[in-house]
Amino acid sequence: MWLRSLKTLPCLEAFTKFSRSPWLLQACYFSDVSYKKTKLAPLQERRMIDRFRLRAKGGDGGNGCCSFRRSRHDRRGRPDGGNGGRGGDVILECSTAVWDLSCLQHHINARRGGNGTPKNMIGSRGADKVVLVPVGTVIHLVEGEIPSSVEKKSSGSLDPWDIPGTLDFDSFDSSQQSPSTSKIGKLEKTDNTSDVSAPSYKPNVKESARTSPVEVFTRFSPSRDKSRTQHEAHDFLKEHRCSDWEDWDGKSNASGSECEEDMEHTELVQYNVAELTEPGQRIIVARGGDGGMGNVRSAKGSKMRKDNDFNVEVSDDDDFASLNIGLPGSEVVFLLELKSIADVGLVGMPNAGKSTLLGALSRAKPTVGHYAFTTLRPNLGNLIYDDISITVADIPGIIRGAHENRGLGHAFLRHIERTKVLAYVVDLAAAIDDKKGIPPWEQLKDLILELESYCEGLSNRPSLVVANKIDEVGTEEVYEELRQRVPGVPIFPVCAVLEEGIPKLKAGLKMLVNGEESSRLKLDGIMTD
Ligand SMILES: Nc1nc2c(ncn2[C@@H]2O[C@H](COP(=O)(O)OP(=O)(O)OP(=O)(O)O)[C@@H](O)[C@H]2O)c(=O)[nH]1
Repeated sequence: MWLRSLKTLPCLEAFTKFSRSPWLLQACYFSDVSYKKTKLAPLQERRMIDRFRLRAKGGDGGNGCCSFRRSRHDRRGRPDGGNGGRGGDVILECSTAVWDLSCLQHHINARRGGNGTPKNMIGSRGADKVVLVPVGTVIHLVEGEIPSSVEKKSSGSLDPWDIPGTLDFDSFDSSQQSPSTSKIGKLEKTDNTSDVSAPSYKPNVKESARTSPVEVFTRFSPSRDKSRTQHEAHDFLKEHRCSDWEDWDGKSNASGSECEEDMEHTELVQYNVAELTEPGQRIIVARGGDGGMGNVRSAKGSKMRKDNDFNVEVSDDDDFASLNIGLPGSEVVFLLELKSIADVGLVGMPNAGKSTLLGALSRAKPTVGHYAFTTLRPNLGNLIYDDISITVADIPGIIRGAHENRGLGHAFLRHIERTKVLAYVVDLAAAIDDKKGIPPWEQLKDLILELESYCEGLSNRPSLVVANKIDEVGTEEVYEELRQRVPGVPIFPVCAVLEEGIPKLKAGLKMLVNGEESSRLKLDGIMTD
């Protein structure tokens, strides 16, 4: 009302008449509306989400229809209710279009199948929900059934008219849980991993045809699973919730009761259920439920059942009701973890010049700063040398005691777990003159110790040493001493800022990646005081 009265004011009327921008008018009427355009933070400054908890639910099956087709000649009518459609699946697809897990939602539900209709028409199949995840995503299972396989993306679209008429009538029991529901529920902590690889649920013929794995990557590594004790699982979850896993259940500050609830999961986490390492790979994480049967089929089904099981008295109504309702889709809870895949991992202390080096080796433009811990998330760069492409990962700096959560901790080391080659970047100028830094050979020792405390054997891979900041005064002598103290491993003196020594370093990296050279830096190969 008051707006109308305002409009009648002569000045506003004139304004309305001559103004051509509607938002200006709105701003005039509703002055509290903000029209400031928000700017997205640059990619480098955005925090990388590399762990994520996700609950997925397959779509429920549609209900079967109960209908009778009556005619002049058939007063009682014939059943002609169609089956309900199958619910959609939740599918994770590996893609290069996403680089971390920040675009995911914590709850993902596939669409429900359509209900059956008269004239024996089946309901439509529920739409699948395809979620894109980055290359290098590892799936850890918290609750639900383990997805059976990872498959390559099929070129053909899924069958939209998946008829749920493949229920096994002979073995069907109304008290029995549906195939889909039997998959729901908490997994028992099991030592027998073969149980995991052979789920009790046998998909029907259509499903198995559709999901037949082209390339199975599902990894059940018993050694690793066993080595992860309950204590480790506890730490894992605690770390996720309390430190950098803000997105655990979508809340940064979990309340006490929630914490307790989450702790229940600690016994149930199964690690490395599957890995998505190639673009186009897909895995069905939650299956849609089968549709209920229309009265055409259920009449047939109940008759068959009565013939087989004549001692049990079941009323037609009860029987039909149980068959008619669509089955619920399966539900699973996953932890997704991203492990970047790179050929070379740059490892070094803060301020050693890793980001500068990555910029010199590739076209990447990571943030460089003269203070420690400039790099807060792993950066990837692509090095092209002699027509071969090498991916280089720069991870945040690691300090002595990182395994005790000092600095940024060592959780980032997961990003170099899969690298073929390690390049240890040391700062030659850290301890010269009156600087109180760590000498390069000590830096190497600390780095190896931290790598090993994160994961045993992580440092045991082809490696070289990059002696950075050779341009600084007095570093020549330090470099000579480094060569004597660390024999048997190629050391490349470089000045990352001026890009000096970079071509030789590129050649060295290429030889290691190609397997032409296989020197490894070991703790006993470093002579310290
Ligand atoms: N003199 C000299 N300074 C360098 C060289 N390379 C890097 N720097 C400087 O060292 C500082 C740290 O460089 P960064 O590339 O950010 O080091 P970083 O290892 O990525 O550091 P974090 O992000 O903390 O892990 C910056 O001020 C660089 O300018 C070099 O070759 N010579």
